[in-house]
Formats: sequence, structure tokens, C-alpha cells
Amino acid sequence: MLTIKHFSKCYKGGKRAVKDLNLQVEAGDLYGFIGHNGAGKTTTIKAIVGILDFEEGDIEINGISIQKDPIACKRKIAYIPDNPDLYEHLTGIQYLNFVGDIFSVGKDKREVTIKTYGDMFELTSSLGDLIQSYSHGMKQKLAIISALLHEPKLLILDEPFVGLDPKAAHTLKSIMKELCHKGCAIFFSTHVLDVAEKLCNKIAIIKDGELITSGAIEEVKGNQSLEELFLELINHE
Ligand SMILES: Nc1ncnc2c1ncn2[C@@H]1O[C@H](COP(=O)(O)OP(=O)(O)OP(=O)(O)O)[C@@H](O)[C@H]1O
Repeated sequence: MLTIKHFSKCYKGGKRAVKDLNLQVEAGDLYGFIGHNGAGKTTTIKAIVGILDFEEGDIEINGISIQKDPIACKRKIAYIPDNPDLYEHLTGIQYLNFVGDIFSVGKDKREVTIKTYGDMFELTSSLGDLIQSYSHGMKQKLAIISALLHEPKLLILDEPFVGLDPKAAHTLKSIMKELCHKGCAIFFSTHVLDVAEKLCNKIAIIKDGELITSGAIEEVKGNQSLEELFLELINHE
């Protein structure tokens, strides 16, 4: 579903943010991407979803290169950034319809999806309000609903639990598990190691732009907790 091959990124005038990253995410994977502040997670995520150019390596969504055919890739994926920048002058429902139009989501399918996830996130009664009146968590919920409208095959989330209250975080975790159960793949960054440990079947740990371990969570962490493993790897050297 997602193949990252020898991906490197060097910002203009800056140091190398990611170095020779290789990763494979399969259908059904709930893949956690873990690393310290500045490790290179957001850089990698932005490259995967086609909003950050890169010169070295390739990233493929279902065998299609994000750099060669970004439109075909974007039809299959959804991306929720760590700080959703939505159109504040629209109401929630106008924004969802705008996204639905972009992805050509049919009227009936659109209504069912908006009602289902709107109710799950307790946002339905606020969808007629302007986004500028929403709290950070409400914007995050709206961004999540908009991302699910076109039934993406690959969902990419950057720090998805930040700003969500415990109930909404629980709802999102349930949705993520259900989507992967149905064959969707999810790749998400997080600093919440307890959540990653409980939720993910696979994890990758990145340090200073380099992948230091990846694979099935039970194999990667062995008998340790994920927190113990992370601290050991990050403090090493
Ligand atoms: N636009 C940019 N220009 C120059 N350097 C950048 C830019 N964006 C990120 N960097 C640098 O690239 C490195 C990786 O940053 P990135 O945002 O990918 O880290 P991260 O793992 O997502 O961190 P965090 O957990 O703090 O969000 C850091 O050294 C950062 O300073």
C-alpha cells in the first residue's frame, strides 16, 4: 500500500532532516511512527502525501510514485495534519461538502458518512456553525470526518490525538481499528507510546532522521514496554 524507498530530505540551507528511509506499510496495517522532537516524522509524512518535494528516493502508493502521479495517489489517500488549517469562513457542513465535491463523493454516501462520523464525534449539531467558532478539538474532529469522506485506502495522520478529549480519542482509536480491519492501511506519528503500544500492529522508530528499528510491534519490542525500548534506543550514543 505504501512503499518508501531510500527517501532522504535536505531542507534548503538546513541539515539533512531524513536519511535513506525505507519502510513498507501493507493493507490492514496500523503503523505507528515514533521519534523525538525534530526526528523527521512530519518531514516524512509531508513527503508521503505529496506536499513536500524531495530529490532522493521514491515513495509509492499502491505502486504509483507520489512524485510522478500525485493526483492518482491523492485519490487513494487522506491526510490529517497535526494542526488542521481549515477554511474558517465556511461552516462545518460547507467544508465537508467542499471536500466531498473535490473527491466526487455521491450525495447519499456523503450524507451517511457525515451523519455517522458527525454523531460519533458529537459534532453534528455544530456543523451549521462557522469553523472560526470551533475549538481546536472540534476542528480536529472536522478534519478527521473530511478525511474519511472518500473512503481512503491509506490514511496518514500526524499526531492525531493531540487536542482531542478522551472520549473523542477513544472514538478515533475505534475508527482506526475498524478501518484497518476492513483492509485500509493507517500510518500515523505519535508521542503517546501507550497508545501506539495498544493500537499498532507495527511500529517504526526514527532518530535524527534515520530509521533505527521497524516491524511487527511484538518482535521489535520483545519483552520490554515500548517506552523502555524507545528510551533505550534514543539514549543510546
Ligand atoms: N521547513 C523547514 N526548513 C528547514 N528545516 C526544517 C523545516 N521543517 C523541519 N525542519 C527540520 O527538519 C528536522 C525534522 O523536522 P520534523 O518536523 O520532520 O520533525 P518531527 O519528528 O515531526 O518533530 P516533532 O515531533 O517536534 O513534530 C528538524 O531538524 C527540523 O528543524
